[in-house]
Amino acid sequence: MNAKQIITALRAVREQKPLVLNITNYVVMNNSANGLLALGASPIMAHSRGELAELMPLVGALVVNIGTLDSSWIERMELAVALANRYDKAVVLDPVGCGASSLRTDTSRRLAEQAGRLIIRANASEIIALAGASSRGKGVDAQDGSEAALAAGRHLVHHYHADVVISGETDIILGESSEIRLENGHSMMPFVTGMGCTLSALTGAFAAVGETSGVAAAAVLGVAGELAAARSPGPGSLQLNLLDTLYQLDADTLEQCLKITVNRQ
Ligand SMILES: Nc1ncnc2c1ncn2[C@@H]1O[C@H](COP(=O)(O)OP(=O)(O)OP(=O)(O)O)[C@@H](O)[C@H]1O
Ligand SMILES: Cc1ncsc1CCO
Ligand SMILES: [Mg+2]
Repeated sequence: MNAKQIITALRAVREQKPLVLNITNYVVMNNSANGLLALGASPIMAHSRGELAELMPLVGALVVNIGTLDSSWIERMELAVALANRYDKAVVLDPVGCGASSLRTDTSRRLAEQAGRLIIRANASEIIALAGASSRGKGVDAQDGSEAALAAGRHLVHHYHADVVISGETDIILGESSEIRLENGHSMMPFVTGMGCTLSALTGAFAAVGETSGVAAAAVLGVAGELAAARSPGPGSLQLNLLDTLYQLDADTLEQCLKITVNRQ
């Protein structure tokens, strides 16, 4: 994955405007839907047993985010993943707070086991916990750096046959034989709730146009976040400016700002 391929993928999202089905948490539904719209994709938030079977054939990808989990959500998530498998749709799993409670850890592992075409997007502490090691996460917030989650991330790639995005100050994106680092983003971004959830939603939009590595979404959100933060005095305006920046982001700016290192292709 290089800058040109990322730009091509962004163009594909804007042209195709893929429909992305999100089962996500109450905190971020609005941010995630707006993030997808600003990118150029088309969000639908749905979790009713009565409509998932009808919707799944129509969507480009499924995003499952366990942020505000309970038993009825778990049942819908399992149904949605089964349907995604039936229709050969990619599933982006955001295991929010994995490690904070056994409900979150066990559910994340079950969903990851179940999904056929899987991309896992999580912060370092969640990645470490999902892989079975003890992490230092505090609720939904990471306390570990991305490099500390590298071995865990590699384990997830092989165990679940997944692409894995470890997000944070450095985003590390792992595939079967690839390792890519992105140094974009801004230290103000973790002060806005659901930046990672937005990243997972955008990952779904890119997967829907065939970019299933997770790299393009992390690149676009990192660059847009960095540019937006530069003109935001605090997290409130950052949240709004991020949407404007995503909407306006052009190929030249993306290429100029991108800080990507491909360690293994
Ligand atoms: N310290 C940082 N410096 C630069 N960029 C950052 C930093 N922390 C996060 N980011 C940016 O924010 C994005 C979201 O990642 P983060 O790891 O914060 O998600 P998260 O912990 O899952 O968040 P949430 O659970 O609130 O959705 C990253 O891909 C990166 O672009
Ligand atoms: C704060 C919070 N709690 C559950 S989900 C969520 C949004 C960020 O992941
Ligand atoms: Mg998160």
